[in-house]
Amino acid sequence: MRIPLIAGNWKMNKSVAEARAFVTAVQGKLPAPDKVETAIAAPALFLETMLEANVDQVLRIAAETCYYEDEGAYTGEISPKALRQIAIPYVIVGHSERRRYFNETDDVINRKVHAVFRNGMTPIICCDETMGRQSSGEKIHWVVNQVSAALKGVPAEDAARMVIAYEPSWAIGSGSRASSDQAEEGCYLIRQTIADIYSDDLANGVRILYGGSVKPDNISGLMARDNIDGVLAGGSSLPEESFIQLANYQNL
Ligand SMILES: O=C[C@H](O)COP(=O)(O)O
Repeated sequence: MRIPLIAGNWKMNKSVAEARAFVTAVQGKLPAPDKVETAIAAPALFLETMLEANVDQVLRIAAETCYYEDEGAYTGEISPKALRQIAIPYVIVGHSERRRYFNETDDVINRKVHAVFRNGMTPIICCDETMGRQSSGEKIHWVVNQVSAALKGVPAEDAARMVIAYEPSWAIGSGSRASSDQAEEGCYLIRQTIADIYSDDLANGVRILYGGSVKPDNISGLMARDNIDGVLAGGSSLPEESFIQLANYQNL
């Protein structure tokens, strides 16, 4: 059984004080993690404060990115080893904003995936699809290529615990989300790609999220689909009331 994962990605928003207040406010208001798992990926600067405030430990505190080396002369980078030392369970890898603004290539993303696994954490691997590619009908190959490249050399025992997020970049922050049919099609395609690389059994156990303008008023239709196991929400994960609603989507 795939436990749903409702994840937020704060990007470069909030202050340390606001991050602490958010975690304090959601205590006791999120579902039990064996029913619906919840996570917030936040800037590295906030993580220890959030971990301290997370008294009931229901919310998973995640990182938005990390580097692919564990340590060394890499000024400004975030060490996956240091994330592991503070017990961060999930790291987002390959978000479309990292690809676009920080020139992360498929090769860099693949190295980061290996680094996250090497340090015992779970990557949330994002794959993308642009509006241009969507209208020219190229999206299928694009998503397949990104997933395949990210997983190069990843053994099945690691791949079995990964999370993948399907995030068409035309739907991110635009207010125009993919329809539940489009989101299901993308997530289905990713599952087939994982099955081709590994096996049907492995693919059936992997959680695949949809991201792009997910809100409390559209999450139910997405979560009803067979291949969508959760969401990666940006803007609507920032206010605590909205994140609590997303997390409790089964009661909306
Ligand atoms: O990682 C999250 C995605 O970029 C979605 O962001 P959004 O919900 O603000 O569209």
